Amino acid sequence: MPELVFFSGTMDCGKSTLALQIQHNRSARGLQGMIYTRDDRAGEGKLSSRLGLATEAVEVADDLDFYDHVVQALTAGGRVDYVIVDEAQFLIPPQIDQLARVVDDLELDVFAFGITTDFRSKLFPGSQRLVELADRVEVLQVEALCWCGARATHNARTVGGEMVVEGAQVVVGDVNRPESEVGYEVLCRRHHRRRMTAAGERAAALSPDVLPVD
Ligand SMILES: Nc1ncnc2c1ncn2[C@@H]1O[C@H](COP(=O)(O)OP(=O)(O)O)[C@@H](O)[C@H]1O
Ligand SMILES: Cc1cn([C@H]2C[C@H](O)[C@@H](COP(=O)(O)O)O2)c(=O)[nH]c1=O
Repeated sequence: MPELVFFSGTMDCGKSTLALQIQHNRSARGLQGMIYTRDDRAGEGKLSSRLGLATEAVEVADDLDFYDHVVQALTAGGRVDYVIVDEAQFLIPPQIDQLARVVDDLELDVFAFGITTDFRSKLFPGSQRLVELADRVEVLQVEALCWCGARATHNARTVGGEMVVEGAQVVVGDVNRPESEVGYEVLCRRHHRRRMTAAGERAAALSPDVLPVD
């Protein structure tokens, strides 16, 4: 039975790597997939992983209708055995409905990869719709870790190493950027709630004790 599967997790937990592995394993068996992404850090029309692998992909904009796009590929004589969509959090909700239609009406597996929540721990609209419609939501096995060693469950946006909570929902960026740049850091809920980043923790550890110690 074909499925709409949402592979979800924090930033930097291996979603794009898994997307590339699924694509590799299926193409090694002669299957052909349609690969889509939106606003990958590596640039337009790329699906890239931090492990250094990348593949060509169709760059999605708001006006792309997934169902029509796959039907067009099939009617032009192309072969489509499955669909992969990376950075699915950036899709608009109607596009998730289109993906569900690809599964139900065209009987193709659709594998969507994305982060669930933004830097304010609010659902992205695309991810919300995926949680609503997916046959399965899979949390990735490799856990990204907070600086304290706990499992990272939340994404923080950082400016100068400090966590910020104001700003646009979408700002393409990466983890492990120099502190001077806008970047991201994955945190456990406890430290996301307290807005405690690795840089904040280092600064606190270095600050002199307030009370004199004999
Ligand atoms: N130099 C490295 N050596 C081994 N693994 C790495 C290295 N750099 C990144 N990774 C792995 O790649 C993962 C990030 O993969 P990626 O697919 O880009 O993540 P996502 O798409 O979820 O943001 C990291 O969690 C880590 O496991
Ligand atoms: C938390 C958060 C992230 N983003 C952006 C930053 C990256 O470009 C992508 C996530 O990519 P990854 O492959 O999962 O690392 O999303 C954003 O725009 N807004 C946010 O709040």
